[in-house]
Amino acid sequence: MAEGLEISGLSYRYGAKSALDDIELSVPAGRFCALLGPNGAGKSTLFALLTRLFVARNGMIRIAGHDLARQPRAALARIGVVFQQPTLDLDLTVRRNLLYFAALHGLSGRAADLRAAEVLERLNMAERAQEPARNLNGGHRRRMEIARALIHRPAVLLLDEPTVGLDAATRLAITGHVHDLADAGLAVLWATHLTDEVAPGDQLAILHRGRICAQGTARDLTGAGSLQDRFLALTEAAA
Ligand SMILES: Nc1ncnc2c1ncn2[C@@H]1O[C@H](COP(=O)(O)OP(=O)(O)OP(=O)(O)O)[C@@H](O)[C@H]1O
Repeated sequence: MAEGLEISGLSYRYGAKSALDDIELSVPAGRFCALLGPNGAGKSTLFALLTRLFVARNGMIRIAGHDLARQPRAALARIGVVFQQPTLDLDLTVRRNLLYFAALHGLSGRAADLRAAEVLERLNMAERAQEPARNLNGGHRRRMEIARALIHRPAVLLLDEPTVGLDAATRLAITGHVHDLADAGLAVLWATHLTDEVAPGDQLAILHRGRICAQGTARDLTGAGSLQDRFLALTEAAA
């Protein structure tokens, strides 16, 4: 588990309002974990805690074996993040956007160039490297953000509803790319409210009102019916 993500006993409140309650979740290296929750379930709060935008008073987060509270620099160095809102500089080329991020992680010169080319290749984006980001469609912009999140060779990749606003074919392509990254050894945590982005073999955690109300492989949690029915039953019954 040292290379993956471990969360235990994690809780968070906004004043009197509990947003996360005693979260236990482990994503080993090489696994794609879908964090499925309706709006307001607490997904963004969890991501804010994982990226240290907020600091939790209770619970433990370990990233690639590093305790986020005690070794924040080492832990954050091993995490790649794709936020819900795009954060690209549209006036810069794809390559420049990546090199800028590489510099933030201490990579420069030929090493940064090579790494930028490598991650773009991995996302099938190599031929777009010299184009301004503005020229890319929504799907390619997202792929570029995923490539950028890999620039410093993270062990854990977090994606917060990364397919918002994309059409069905593009969503499928992006989920496929990220499953490939998990197969290649990354621990992936993919937050979504869309059940069709979850594959039967994925690890799945269903978050509702700040609690994980079901956890296991998607196949096991779904049972005989559809995941959509199961998800609605779990989240509506408790609503
Ligand atoms: N700054 C805040 N102050 C008070 N309550 C908040 C604040 N931010 C979020 N909340 C509440 O905490 C709960 C969890 O919110 P959060 O944004 O983490 O959910 P989410 O699953 O990411 O939802 P969405 O998919 O809509 O972004 C919600 O009930 C929300 O209203």
